[in-house]
Amino acid sequence: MIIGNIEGIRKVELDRLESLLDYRMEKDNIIDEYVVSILADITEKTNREVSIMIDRRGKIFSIGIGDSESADLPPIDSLAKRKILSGFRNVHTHPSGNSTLSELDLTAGLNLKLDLMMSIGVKDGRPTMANIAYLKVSEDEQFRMEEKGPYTLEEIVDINFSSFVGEIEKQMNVLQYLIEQNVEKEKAILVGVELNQSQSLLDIESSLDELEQLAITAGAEVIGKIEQKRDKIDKAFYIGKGKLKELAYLRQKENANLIIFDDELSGSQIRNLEEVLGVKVLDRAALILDIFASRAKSKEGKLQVELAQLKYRLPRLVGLGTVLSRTGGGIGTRGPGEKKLETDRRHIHRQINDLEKQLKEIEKHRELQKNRREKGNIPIVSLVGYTNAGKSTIFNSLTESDVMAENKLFATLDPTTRQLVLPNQQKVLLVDTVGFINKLPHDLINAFKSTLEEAKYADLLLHIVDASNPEMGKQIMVVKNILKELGAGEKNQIVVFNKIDKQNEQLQFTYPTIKEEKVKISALSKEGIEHLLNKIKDNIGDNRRIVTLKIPYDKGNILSALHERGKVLHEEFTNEGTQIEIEMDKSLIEKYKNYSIS
Ligand SMILES: Nc1nc2c(ncn2[C@@H]2O[C@H](COP(=O)(O)OP(=O)(O)OP(=O)(O)O)[C@@H](O)[C@H]2O)c(=O)[nH]1
Ligand SMILES: [Mg+2]
Repeated sequence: MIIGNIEGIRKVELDRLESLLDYRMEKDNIIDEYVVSILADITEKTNREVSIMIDRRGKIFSIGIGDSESADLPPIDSLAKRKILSGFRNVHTHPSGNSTLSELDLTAGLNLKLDLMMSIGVKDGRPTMANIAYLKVSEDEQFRMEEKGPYTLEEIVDINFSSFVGEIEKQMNVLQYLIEQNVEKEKAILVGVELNQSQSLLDIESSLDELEQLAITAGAEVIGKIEQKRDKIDKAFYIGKGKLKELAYLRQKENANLIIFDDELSGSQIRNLEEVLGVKVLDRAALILDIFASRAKSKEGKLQVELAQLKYRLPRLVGLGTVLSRTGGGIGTRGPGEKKLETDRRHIHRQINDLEKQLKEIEKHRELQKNRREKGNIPIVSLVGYTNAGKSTIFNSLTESDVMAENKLFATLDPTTRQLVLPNQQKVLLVDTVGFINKLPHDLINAFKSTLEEAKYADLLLHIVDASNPEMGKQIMVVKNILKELGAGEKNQIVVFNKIDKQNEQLQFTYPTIKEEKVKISALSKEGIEHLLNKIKDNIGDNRRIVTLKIPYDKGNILSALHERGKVLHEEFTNEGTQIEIEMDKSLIEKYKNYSIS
């Protein structure tokens, strides 16, 4: 395949160029005259750069066509596997006739650790001179590109390539150890598309800012953002051709090795993009999964992440792992259990089944705990909210615990429960939970359902909002939508605006209007905490009622269930059955309303 701008090039020329993929040169030659003649000819006819990658066996591995100034570098694989040089050299033409290597050529050679970078000037369909550049270790033990030339083509053909490359590698061996030590951050470019009829809550800039936070949390360095407005997404590449070119250029110029899209990509989009860009392409879902994978601590959390990852991979098998196969490690390849993520469909199905079974077991166990809690009849208060809103900080300050709270997204994955004593001495269980985010991947919601559903069993939700975030109104909507999806949308809720200590003259908060009870606090300065405790007390009380029921004598099981689930205040035996006065949850009262006599 030829990558790049092939528009307007005649088929016969493309065919001739493509035939090079079946051609093999002498392995000791940098280049031979036959290949040069074809490159020069096509360059002349199209007035564009033609660029090829050649491997150590003399085989032409890939071909790219650019414009008159530059060409996207054709992709090469197995880059990550080699430690010293990539094992590929690039030869490209300059339609200007001048063979001097450009800055971009030199940085690309350096960054891709090419065996050699060579440019050939082309004039009137004939090669003029050639320049070469290769890696050299400088005095300060850094790599840089050494440029040589111009040479005539005869001089180039005379060079014995195998011994030439051998020399470079010998020199570099010394530094190999240092390179291995130096684990670099992945350099990422973020890409977002805003559809003209978008349903999305966050606008594109905020969404990309959030994606940046996610990328940083995953350990990447964000070096660029690209956005596009479109009517609909491009089936093959998600973004339009022009944007793709812009992205490829930025990628090459900044030497990014990771592209992250803000929306879910299909398997074939990932494959197409990786093929053109030559680097790893992820989407927001994969990034979030990766963060979850590196955060999961409990057995259940790990199993859930693994399940979500497999479910994400299954429909994308065609796309994942084609170019620069993910053997290189880094973001998007991490998973619990250190297991290499499988690529075989049947095997994945089996693993999914297996994981689901294991998770069911754990869930059953939790179900038991839940029943026991209900028996103890202690009300449950769950902290929910957008990631980084301050849930864990509030949890810690209310219960004097030390759950990890940090300025990272998804710091908490596993729910933690502690007892909390309210000002009226009533005991409740406080649960800290995993945070929500816009565009939370569906596979993740499904895999984490049992964890997320903690909210469903709560008597009261404390919906924590980061009031210092300019997007708080939208974040509230996102949380409400997810709660609804989890079947907890109608729960008794207090909205807690947190971080009010950040409010000052510069930073004024604009609170959205909401119908729920609200409290403003600072978990850091503890302002408003007392007020919050009182609000919890009032709202928990709200949920319980005292009723009088009469249970027929043949319904002994119901009577004992009531004893378990509520607080019996008075019990008396009448002709028709046992009459009890009982304090219990509103939802239960509904259930037993047939026996009610009050
Ligand atoms: N200024 C200020 N910062 C706060 C306050 N509460 C929390 N933070 C900070 O906000 C960041 C996130 O807090 P966490 O408690 O980890 O947030 P979380 O909601 O548990 O986040 P996830 O577990 O990632 O969903 C931390 O850096 C906290 O120190 C507050 O009242 N004021
Ligand atoms: Mg937390």
